Amino acid sequence: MALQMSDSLEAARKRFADMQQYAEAEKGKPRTAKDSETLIKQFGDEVEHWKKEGRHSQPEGSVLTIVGMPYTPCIKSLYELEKITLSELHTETHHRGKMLIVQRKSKLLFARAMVCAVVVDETGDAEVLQLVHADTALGEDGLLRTDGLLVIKEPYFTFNTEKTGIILVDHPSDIVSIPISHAVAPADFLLQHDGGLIEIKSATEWKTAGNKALGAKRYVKAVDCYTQGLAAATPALLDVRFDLYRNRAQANLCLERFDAALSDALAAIIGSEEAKARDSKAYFRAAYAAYHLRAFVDAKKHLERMLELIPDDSDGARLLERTNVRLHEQATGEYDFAAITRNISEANKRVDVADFFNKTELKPSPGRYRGLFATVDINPGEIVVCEKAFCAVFDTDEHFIRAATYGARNQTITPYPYVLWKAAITKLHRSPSALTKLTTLTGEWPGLGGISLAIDGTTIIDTFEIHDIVGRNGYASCTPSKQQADTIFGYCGYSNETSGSGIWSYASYLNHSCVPSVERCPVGDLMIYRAVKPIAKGEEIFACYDFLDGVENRHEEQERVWGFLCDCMLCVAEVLESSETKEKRRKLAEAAKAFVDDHSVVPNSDQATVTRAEMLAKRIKSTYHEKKYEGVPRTAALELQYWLTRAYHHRKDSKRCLASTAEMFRMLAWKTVKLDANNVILEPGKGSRLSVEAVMSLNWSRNSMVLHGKPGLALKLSNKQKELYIMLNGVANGFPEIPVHLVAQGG
Ligand SMILES: C[S@@+](CC[C@H](N)C(=O)[O-])C[C@H]1O[C@@H](n2cnc3c(N)ncnc32)[C@H](O)[C@@H]1O
Repeated sequence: MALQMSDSLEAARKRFADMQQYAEAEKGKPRTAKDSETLIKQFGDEVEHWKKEGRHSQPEGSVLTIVGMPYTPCIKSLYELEKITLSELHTETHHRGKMLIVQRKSKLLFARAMVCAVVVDETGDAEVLQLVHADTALGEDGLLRTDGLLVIKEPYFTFNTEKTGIILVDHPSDIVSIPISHAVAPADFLLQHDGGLIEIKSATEWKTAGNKALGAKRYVKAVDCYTQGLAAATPALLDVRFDLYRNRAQANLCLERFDAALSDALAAIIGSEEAKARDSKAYFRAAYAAYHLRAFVDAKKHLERMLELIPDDSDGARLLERTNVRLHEQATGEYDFAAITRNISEANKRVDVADFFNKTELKPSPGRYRGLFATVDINPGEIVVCEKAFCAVFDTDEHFIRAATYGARNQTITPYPYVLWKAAITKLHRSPSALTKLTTLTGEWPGLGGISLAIDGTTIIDTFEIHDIVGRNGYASCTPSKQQADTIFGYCGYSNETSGSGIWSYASYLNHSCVPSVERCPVGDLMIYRAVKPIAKGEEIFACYDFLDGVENRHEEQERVWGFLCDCMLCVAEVLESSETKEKRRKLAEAAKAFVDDHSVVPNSDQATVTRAEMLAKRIKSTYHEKKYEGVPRTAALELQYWLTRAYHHRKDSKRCLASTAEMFRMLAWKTVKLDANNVILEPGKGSRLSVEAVMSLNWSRNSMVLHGKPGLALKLSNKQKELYIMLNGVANGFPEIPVHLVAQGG
């Protein structure tokens, strides 16, 4: 049954159950024929209505998109499928081994999550077609084209929310465009088309038509013309063939079909002295496609060939310069973060950078399938992995829809917006060479089991497989607004005002630990992972997927979202504790939270209030058994301790303020904690964590020292704070530097 929008989990569940019941009752019944004229008219009115209401462009609130029961895409070619007509369809049925050949007869309805149209078969019978993952950027002209035919492979006939029949296409590879003269096309279409006359064009005429379409930015049509030109060109028409390939490369670049653009550009290389100018164009197009496929070594090679032919080409020189920067980033992990963050805007949060993976390798991780391991010793603060998203979506994107998906099969919500799934599918459909980057990741629905299969010139994409992979491997990426970016912890603050998410396919191999060795921070669609403790060569690297207080809460979430239970040092320590102790601590932690909430205005706190907080912190601390919690965090009083740090600062008690900061690092299981007039030493431990509160606590201590005329110590604290700040915030932006005159005194 079709994807639906609904309001909440309960509503989604009810709606799905109702649809399922209806589906059971209707399953296998012959389709009810529709009057095509009436259907086309009604549908046209609906399109107008949606346009007028602006419903196609309105962002959704927090609704859910129901993902129906998964099924596999068709893996048969057009020549293996049996033709059927609309009258042979049965309700709630996947017509395996069959295909429908139809033509679009209406305008497109861009209905938020999907695209619909009326199609007719060769008998004139009509039905509504619904595409779940259409590349909507192609628009009315480029999508479900009306100048050819559409083959719907193994059609799934189901119904929509109004319980009227529709042909639903979930997998983008289940729909293929063919020309009207194709060998499998029913003759009736040909006869209806200008009385059976097909205009025969020469290769050169097709080229001219393609160039005209390209000039008019009708890129899909241009690709089609060049393709027909290539089919019409005899081997003797060598020059025309080269032109067709070179021009089709350009049209494919404009459609962001980089795989196709690259192979076209390479096929266009002539290699003779007279063809220098034309070949330089082809090399440039090949380089541009390779750059966008992130094959920077290849891009450089093509650009060098190009510049050998035309040495003063400024476009080539500029792209080579950019490519060299990417190669440097890729090899060294050195990035110009100041420039990167400067270039991020509300309208464009996608950055132009290479990935850095050189310090890590993918290896089997016993009990966890695979994981990332260090190939060199890594120091705290160093970049471990830096990766641009495979794809990312931001709420500032033009067609962003906040709706998450609800999987009917496992009755759970995927905490990522529907549009992230759609973005992944669109990217794969445009450049399928990236498919295995995703399909080798962990997901529930097996799909084609990680293999890449191309049939009828289209790479098979199992949309349900990609859905599950997105669900397991997606991350939030709340790049802040321009103003927030330069405020303290602007990048890792996860403000509610901005939201986004993405898939970082290499970093997805990082397994989870509640006491991680790296922390991640998104900068636009770039994810920076920095070490928060020393990582020895050969050691597995762990990130924290999410951290909730209490092992039960964490395990419940881990099992639900990722299907595992963490057994890190902290989880083991907590699991082994008696339920009475845990219950006692939970109650005290609740009291601590209530205290902090009630005393949010810290500067007003009198001595009695501070004493109450100290007593409560002490009681919480006493619930942790020294031995059992050796080397692992005791976080229940963390917020309260942070409150105390601030209270001491406001009460001008710099000594206690510093001692409280030290206590916070001890609570987080830092191995060496020495904060005094002579020492600022903080060394992480195997089981330690780092938190924003601890870094902020250093800030209060530092400010206290400034107020109390100890600029030397203030500066040392500030330097340490900055190191830790960058570990969490990824970049130095927003770090509150100590005023210059104090630095001078401190130095
Ligand atoms: C984002 S993937 C990490 C890469 C994964 N190990 C792989 O080989 O594809 C998340 C999945 O890894 C596994 N995983 C991650 N951390 C784990 C842990 N601490 N213990 C057991 N399994 C874990 C779970 O199967 C989880 O669904």
